[in-house]
Amino acid sequence: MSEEGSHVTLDLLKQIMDKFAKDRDWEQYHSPRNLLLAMVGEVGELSEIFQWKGEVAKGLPDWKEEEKVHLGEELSDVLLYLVRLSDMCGVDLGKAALRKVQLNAIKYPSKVIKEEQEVSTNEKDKNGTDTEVV
Ligand SMILES: Nc1ccn([C@H]2C[C@H](O)[C@@H](COP(=O)(O)OP(=O)(O)OP(=O)(O)O)O2)c(=O)n1
Repeated sequence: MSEEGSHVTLDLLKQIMDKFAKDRDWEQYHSPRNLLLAMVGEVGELSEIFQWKGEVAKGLPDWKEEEKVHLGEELSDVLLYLVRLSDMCGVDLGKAALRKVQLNAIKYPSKVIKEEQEVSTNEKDKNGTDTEVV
């Protein structure tokens, strides 16, 4: 099992969480509802790190190393519970996320795509394709 961050997949995390629960006989507690509540609790812990800080610069240049380590822990707790929750709901999270990304792109077209569509519409208008009267 690779421990390198850049090689971590959702599937690997899913397997690790499955083994973690099995080894402790905690599968009985990992119901969808319990996992959702646990995840929301961890989102609360994550929020506490940012609470009262005011706006924070990207990359967190002013944060101490230990604060960043703590942040990584809370982000991980949220991710791990999300992965486990998805698994216990029978949802393929990677597949669902890729589909959602595609839906987002259709709902919110990029500037480049909008410009291309405008050019294409103008071309059609010039050629009379869309304005043809029968
Ligand atoms: N029933 C449980 C309990 C814990 N975990 C795992 C998933 C999380 O990554 C982490 C959460 O552990 P804690 O509940 O101890 O939460 P924290 O690590 O945030 O500790 P604390 O709340 O004391 O800061 O452990 C789990 O899978 N199932």
